[in-house]
Amino acid sequence: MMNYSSRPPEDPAVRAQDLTVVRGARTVLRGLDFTVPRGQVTGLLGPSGCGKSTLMRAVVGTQAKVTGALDVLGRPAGHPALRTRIGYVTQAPSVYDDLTVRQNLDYFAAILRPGSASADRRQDVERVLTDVDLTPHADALAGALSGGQRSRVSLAVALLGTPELLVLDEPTVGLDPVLRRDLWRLFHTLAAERGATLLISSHVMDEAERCHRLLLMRAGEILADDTPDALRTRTGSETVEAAFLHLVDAANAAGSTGRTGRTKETTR
Ligand SMILES: Nc1ncnc2c1ncn2[C@@H]1O[C@H](COP(=O)(O)OP(=O)(O)OP(=O)(O)O)[C@@H](O)[C@H]1O
Repeated sequence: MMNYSSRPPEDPAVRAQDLTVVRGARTVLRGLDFTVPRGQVTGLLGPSGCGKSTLMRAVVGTQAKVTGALDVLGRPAGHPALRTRIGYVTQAPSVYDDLTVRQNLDYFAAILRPGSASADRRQDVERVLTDVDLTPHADALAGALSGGQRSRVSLAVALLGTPELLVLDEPTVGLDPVLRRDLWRLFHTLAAERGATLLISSHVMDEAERCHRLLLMRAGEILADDTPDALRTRTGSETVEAAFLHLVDAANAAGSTGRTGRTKETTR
């Protein structure tokens, strides 16, 4: 198992209290309480449809019908002052197919820092190309790239402004194991060397082992908010996947006996 040392939690990057989101006729997130510590990699894991993307959109301030309290980097989520401090990568890569990778990045760098010198922009662009390992494809049209390469261009765009908080929605979907490993190394480098906070969603449980902390979700609720080690120990499980299944069974059993399905515990 991989173990990543935890830095002491200070003021968290994200603090949610009774966070609730209604979409259409459905309550998609139900009264969530959680924090995301600064300078760490927090994994948001759970099955498809459990509400991961909705939670991320609430954090970056693009989700409607959010109630409860949600503070991000010391401000209410969605505050205009947060725009340049947060990098958000959605599941659908947002790049211009008729521009090359470098042209895409230069374009977004110019928007991010209007009036900046072209030499400074070039430096930023080369840095993020290296970060996501796309330098060999820098002059390829984005439309000619594979799905995984296009997602890495989106990630590179998010890295341009050296954001304090990176919110990444399933960034490793469709990537081969080597690229997945390299991206997870990059995520840890961003946290350890640049002090960035990363909130990363995935429904691949083996990625959970790579996180400092985990928010395990199911059906709009948080089942656990803990470290991978603590989760395994607490449930007597070998893997985070087995721990998750244990918690799901416990929640179902509690539900069928009329008790609350919420089994959230935290060691923080
Ligand atoms: N516009 C909408 N109206 C009503 N319900 C919606 C709407 N959009 C999404 N939902 C529901 O909200 C729930 C949460 O969706 P969300 O996309 O946040 O889940 P997710 O965990 O990110 O899923 P995935 O891993 O498949 O991306 C889902 O059950 C979905 O059906």
